[in-house]
Amino acid sequence: MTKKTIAVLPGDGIGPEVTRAAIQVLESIGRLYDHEFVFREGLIGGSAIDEKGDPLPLETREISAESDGILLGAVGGPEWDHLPGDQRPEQGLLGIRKMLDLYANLRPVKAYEALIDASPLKTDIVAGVDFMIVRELTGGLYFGEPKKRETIDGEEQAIDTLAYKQSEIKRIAERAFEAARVREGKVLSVDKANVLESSRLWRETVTECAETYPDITLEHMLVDNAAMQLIAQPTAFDVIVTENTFGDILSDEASMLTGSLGLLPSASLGATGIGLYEPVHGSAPDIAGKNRANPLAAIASAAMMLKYGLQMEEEATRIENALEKVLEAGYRTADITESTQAVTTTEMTEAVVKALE
Ligand SMILES: NC(=O)C1=CN([C@@H]2O[C@H](COP(=O)(O)OP(=O)(O)OC[C@H]3O[C@@H](n4cnc5c(N)ncnc54)[C@H](O)[C@@H]3O)[C@@H](O)[C@H]2O)C=CC1
Ligand SMILES: CC(C)CC(=O)C(=O)O
Ligand SMILES: [Mg+2]
Repeated sequence: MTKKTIAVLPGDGIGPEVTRAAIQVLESIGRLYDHEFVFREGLIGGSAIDEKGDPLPLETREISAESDGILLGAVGGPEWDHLPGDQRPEQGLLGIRKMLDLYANLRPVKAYEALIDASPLKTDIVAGVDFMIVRELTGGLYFGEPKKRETIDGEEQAIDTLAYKQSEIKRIAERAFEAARVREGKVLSVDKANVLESSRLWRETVTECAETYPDITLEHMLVDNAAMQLIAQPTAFDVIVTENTFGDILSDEASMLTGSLGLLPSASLGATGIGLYEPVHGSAPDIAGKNRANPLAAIASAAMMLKYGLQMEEEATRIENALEKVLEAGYRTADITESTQAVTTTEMTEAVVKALE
């Protein structure tokens, strides 16, 4: 029997609902493969602010640092919107990414065949969509200093900074080239090098790094064009590597190629060996507490934990196959159907568990 300790940080809004679904699926995998998963729960985000006055309490940091992998739901919501920027729920998430140096955020975008008509785009455009966004996660615009407000000439101004060291660009580029090696061998680096100095360094560094990967084809594209090309010809992409904010925005856009933001998983990896696995979506306050959230992104994130973090590839594939099976069988949460017959979060989860067995 293999024993693994998993830190569970449900967070806010639909976070707890979809995390519960992922745990149910992992428990089922545990039974099927004789693994013991020990789940240790921690507070993060708004709920942590409410209970501990801190979006990333010490206990959560300890539970996470002692784990074999972290499963996270989502953070944030209107209850905490009035707080200043450095005390908001989102700081808990940025904080844990930084604490564990989780600089590589892998966001696979794959259209399920059964959902080809769930995308608002024409089916011949989205059929066969299968690419990976490799988003830099601990630098760029979300982390650069200074980040502050100040009063200049009696007027308030706010500053965010987009800064990258060459070493930060190099290590994310290497992740992208490695990812491309086990895919179609194509990397597209997305930047705004016509305007941003940080993007010019990004482009130079990625180009230099490519010399070590002669088997991989590298192309560059400006981010505004990339946003358009994702819709125009999404099957042309293989691996996209990009800055933190660009990757954040492009991945939400890309989710609609698959039909819903509720379908996209992610893995955040660094040098420590402890990965963090979370859906791409946020806390969805508009549907929180209604048993309406699509749990598939969270369940697919648990599968990514098995694959990338716990070396349980067969088990991960079993989950991925179960997801395809339930969609082929017609199960649809409200975000992927116009019918009034949508299933609930719990019904979808039970269907996945059944499909596993
Ligand atoms: N990783 C995280 O924890 C993230 C947190 N946030 C936070 O979440 C809060 C809400 O942000 P929004 O901009 O509304 O983005 P969001 O991703 O929470 O929701 C955007 C839209 O997608 C829908 N949606 C999201 N996940 C879904 C799911 N699993 N099933 C069905 N529908 C789903 C929502 O109902 C909403 O209409 C904010 O406080 C924001 O800061 C936003 C993005 C990521
Ligand atoms: C706190 C935000 C950066 C979360 C988010 O939108 C994301 O990581 O996708
Ligand atoms: Mg986002």
